[in-house]
Amino acid sequence: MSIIRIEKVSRNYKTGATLVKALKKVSLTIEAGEFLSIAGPSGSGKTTLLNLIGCIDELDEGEIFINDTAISSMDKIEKTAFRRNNLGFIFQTYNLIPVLSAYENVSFVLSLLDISEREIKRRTYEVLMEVGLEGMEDRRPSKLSGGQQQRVAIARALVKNPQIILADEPTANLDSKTGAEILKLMKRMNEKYHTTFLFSTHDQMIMDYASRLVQLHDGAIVSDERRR
Ligand SMILES: Nc1ncnc2c1ncn2[C@@H]1O[C@H](COP(=O)(O)OP(=O)(O)OP(=O)(O)O)[C@@H](O)[C@H]1O
Repeated sequence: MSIIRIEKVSRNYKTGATLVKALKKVSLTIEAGEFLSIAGPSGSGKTTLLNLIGCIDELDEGEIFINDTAISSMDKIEKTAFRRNNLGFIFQTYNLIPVLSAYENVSFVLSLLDISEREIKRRTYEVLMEVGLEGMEDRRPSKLSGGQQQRVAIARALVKNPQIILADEPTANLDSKTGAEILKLMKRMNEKYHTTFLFSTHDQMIMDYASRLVQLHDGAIVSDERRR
């Protein structure tokens, strides 16, 4: 079953007198459990596409369906609830809260949902262990390496057990060895939980590792290749 269906989506940005066509009638269908990389030169529309799927930007034309629900049919409150319940985000710059510990950065996400304290604790410790951060729960981001911070971010994205994880350049700030470890960790989570992963990336390693590679150029899909 397709989990995301993008139909002829366009997004234009107006800055002063100039109109940038960031996406031009893009169509793409994504199946549940895919490990899909969106590649393309800088400015080709990768982040714009992820932001539209993540309900943090609004499209001008076309429609995006997630689990057959049209995104544009949802109001602001519905979109927030939808993001909270179904989507996980991983960013290039980790976006952790600096004054919170690794444990608190992850458990905070669950505290917004209707879950008991005991269950929050159990799930947070479990996911931190799963990403290899056992014993580092009390450290703040500034006391963790880049790779460890991205592991916290992955734990934060995974802890809700979302259907879809959107990862915008997740390895861009990591050295290649750490990037490879992070990539393998995400692949393992993809296989274990059947979570759909969508990457935007310049990283050749992610492109090589992805089970499907979609290339964007000037706001349009120029190739779509399944690997295995
Ligand atoms: N908020 C915005 N306001 C104006 N123009 C924007 C905005 N966001 C993106 N754009 C423009 O839309 C186009 C696509 O940008 P986008 O960030 O999606 O590209 P990208 O492929 O993710 O690039 P990069 O690899 O550099 O992150 C670019 O020309 C960009 O300048």
